[in-house]
Amino acid sequence: MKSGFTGPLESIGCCCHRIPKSYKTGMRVDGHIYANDKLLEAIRKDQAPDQVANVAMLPGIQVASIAMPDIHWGYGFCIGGVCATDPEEGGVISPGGVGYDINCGVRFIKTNLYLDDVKHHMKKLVKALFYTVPSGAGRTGRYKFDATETRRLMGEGPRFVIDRGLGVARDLDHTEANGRIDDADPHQVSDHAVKRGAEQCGTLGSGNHFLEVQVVDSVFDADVAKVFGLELNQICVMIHSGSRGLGYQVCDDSLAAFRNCSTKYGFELPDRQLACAPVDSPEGRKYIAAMRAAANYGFCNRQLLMQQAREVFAGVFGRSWEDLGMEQLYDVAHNIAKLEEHTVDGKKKKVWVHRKGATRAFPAGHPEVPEKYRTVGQPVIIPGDMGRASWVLVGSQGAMEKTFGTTCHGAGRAMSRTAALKDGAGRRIDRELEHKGVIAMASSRNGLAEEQPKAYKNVDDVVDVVHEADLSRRVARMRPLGVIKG
Ligand SMILES: Nc1nc2c(ncn2[C@@H]2O[C@H](COP(=O)(O)O)[C@@H](O)[C@H]2O)c(=O)[nH]1
Ligand SMILES: [Mn+2]
Ligand SMILES: [Mn+2]
Repeated sequence: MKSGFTGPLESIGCCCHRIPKSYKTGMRVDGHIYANDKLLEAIRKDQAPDQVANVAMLPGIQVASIAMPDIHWGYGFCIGGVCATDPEEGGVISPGGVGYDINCGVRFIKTNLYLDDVKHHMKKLVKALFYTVPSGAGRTGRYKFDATETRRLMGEGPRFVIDRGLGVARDLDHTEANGRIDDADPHQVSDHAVKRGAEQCGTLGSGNHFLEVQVVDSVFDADVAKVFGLELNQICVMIHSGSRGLGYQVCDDSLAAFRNCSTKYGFELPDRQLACAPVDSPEGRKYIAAMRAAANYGFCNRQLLMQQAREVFAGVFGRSWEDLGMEQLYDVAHNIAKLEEHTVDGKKKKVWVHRKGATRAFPAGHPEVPEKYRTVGQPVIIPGDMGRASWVLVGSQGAMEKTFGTTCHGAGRAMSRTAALKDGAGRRIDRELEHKGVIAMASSRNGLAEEQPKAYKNVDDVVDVVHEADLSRRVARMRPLGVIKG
């Protein structure tokens, strides 16, 4: 990891720390980093806070350049970063503020099984998941779409595969944006990107992507848990994946197209990786249309991953997935930019909210929260690591007031991949996990070392902060029982 951040992080209360505008010439707004003292120590270990300050220089940025407690260094923007820009004030769109894995996100599926029903079947279950759900870098899957079908899929989102029997319409009700971001234009996605995506839909990918069987080990808010249909000892499945090679290529193509935009449109950037273009420019419009199409592909990918998990459970437990109650709680994106209405300085306006490693957390009553959850707020799904815990939270009002309706997206890395790999050399992480009651299977042993639990911060600490700051509230904590990794 890069050397540490020594700049100012002034506490302004409620777990929020300010990098004042005066820290660097060119900052248009302050930086706001949400953390407690324990996490601040980890956050200072790399230059992610400096990246927060750099983002504060983007044209049209509103209120503050914001970062969540799971912040760590990323391409241009930190992971865990939130930035809203106003098109009416020359606001920009930046691919680095979305990330290479467009619409990387998490889907959470409930079952009507309990710990006692699965505990003697975990090895069989994980093995069946591992050999059914394709994982690993560049892996293709069993669903093959030609270029025309891939483009249709990007226009329609999971509806396209549900119409072909791969899921049910109610899955869409429980997906952010109903699984279809409007105004996606698949024709703005290059042929090369389409080619990369055509055979990868329904595959997990590598590294931090996973499919995990979990058990609810604590319930913190019984009323909300009831609305979400969660209870103690219940078995659930969490899926973390994105838009595979297709999204990566859309990002790469746009970065090439944005290379000269700062000169063309007359603004300065402190870091080339912050490449951006005005929202209302040909380059900006093209990226937005392609990014939305890639996002729809990402929802579709998780739909197909869920469908394969449903099939495996049905095979192992000898009952249909419907009979096993395998209903989707929710699917959330955590790498995306969206045009949303927010109140800024007492005025409602439409802004482009970039969430890179950050999750939408809309509160009760928001029209974009599915009807079923509208009295309590949207479910927020937070993976932690494969050895300790993950969480279901609920969106809350504080997020609308402070972070453009956003909360954290995970635990966030505490060690670089290189450091974690070195730390794991000669160890059998799978055996260590088995001792703790977690069955893990991965395409590569190095992958398990890079992804070992201590490579991440403790997600419970991250959740403490977002709960305390009222960016989202604790509902239930899950612990892992079995995981497949790329
Ligand atoms: N429950 C698990 N959580 C995991 C695992 N591997 C990673 N993670 C968490 O996911 C987030 C999201 O990662 P990102 O790539 O989107 O930034 C990460 O911060 C970890 O907390 C796992 O195997 N199981
Ligand atoms: Mn992700
Ligand atoms: Mn991803």
